[in-house]
Amino acid sequence: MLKVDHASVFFAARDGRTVHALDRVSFEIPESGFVVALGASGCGKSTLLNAIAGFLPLSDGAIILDGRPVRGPGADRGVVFQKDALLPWKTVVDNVALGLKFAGVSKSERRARAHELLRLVGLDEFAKALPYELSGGMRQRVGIARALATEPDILLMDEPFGALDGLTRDQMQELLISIWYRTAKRIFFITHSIEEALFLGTQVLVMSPRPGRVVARFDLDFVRRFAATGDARSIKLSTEFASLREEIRAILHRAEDFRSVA
Ligand SMILES: Nc1ncnc2c1ncn2[C@@H]1O[C@H](COP(=O)(O)OP(=O)(O)OP(=O)(O)O)[C@@H](O)[C@H]1O
Repeated sequence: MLKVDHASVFFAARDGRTVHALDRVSFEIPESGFVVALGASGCGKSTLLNAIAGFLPLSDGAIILDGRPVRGPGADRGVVFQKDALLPWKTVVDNVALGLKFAGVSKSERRARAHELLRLVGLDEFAKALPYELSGGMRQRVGIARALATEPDILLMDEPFGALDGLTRDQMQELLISIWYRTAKRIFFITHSIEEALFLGTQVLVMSPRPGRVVARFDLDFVRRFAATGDARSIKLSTEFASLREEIRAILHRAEDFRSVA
C-alpha cells in the first residue's frame, strides 16, 4: 500500500512569496491500484509525483510505501517522464538495462531482462536502434520498459503521453493497461486529459490550483472493463463515460472560476 497522508508542500518563490503547491493531499494506492491525478496546469500534480518519487521533501504530512516512510528516491519506484530521458548515444536495449547496471546485475542477466521488457512493450526488434531512430510513442515505450527494469513496486508517470498525437496516445493507453494488468503493478499517473483519466484510473483525483488540493475523487472500473473486453470504443462512447466526463469538466471549470475571483 502507498499512503499519502496530508501531504503539503510550500515553495519559496523568487519574489519572496510562498507558493502553496500542495495542500493536505491524502489518498492511498492499494495493490494493483491505478490512481490518476487530473487537473489544470499548476495544481501541484508534478509536485505530488516528485514527492512520491522522493525527489523533493514534503513540508508537512507523510508518504508511506509498504510501511516505510519515503525519504528519497529508491528502486522500489520507477519514474516515466513526459519527455523521454533516454541516453541518445546508447542503444534501446542498453537504455533499458541502465538501472540494472547501477544495481550491479551481471551483463548477461541485464540483457536477458531488457529483452524480456522490450518484448512486453512490443519493441524487441528495435533493441539495437538508437533513440533518434524511434518515434515519440516508441521512445515512451522504451521509457516504460526502463522504469520496469528494476522491478519497482510502483510506476510513477508524469504526463507520459502528453506530447503524443491522438492515435498514438490511444495505443499507448491500451498498451499501458495491458502492462498494468499483466504485471499487477501499482501506477500513479498524471494527466491534463479528462478522457485519459477516466479511461485509465481505478481512482481519479481531481485537483485544483493555488493551493494544490484534491477537490473530488472518483472510483472507476472502465480500465478493468477494457482489460476484460479490449473494447475501448464502446467504453468511451457509453453514456456513463460521457456523463462522468461532463461532471468532471464542470468541477474543473468551477475550480478555475473560483481561482479567478479569489
Ligand atoms: N521549485 C519551485 N519553486 C517555486 N515554485 C514552484 C516550484 N515547483 C513548482 N512550483 C509552483 O508550485 C505550483 C504547482 O506546480 P506543479 O508543477 O506541481 O503543477 P502541475 O499541476 O504539475 O502543473 P503542470 O501541469 O503545468 O506541470 C505552481 O504554482 C508552480 O509554479
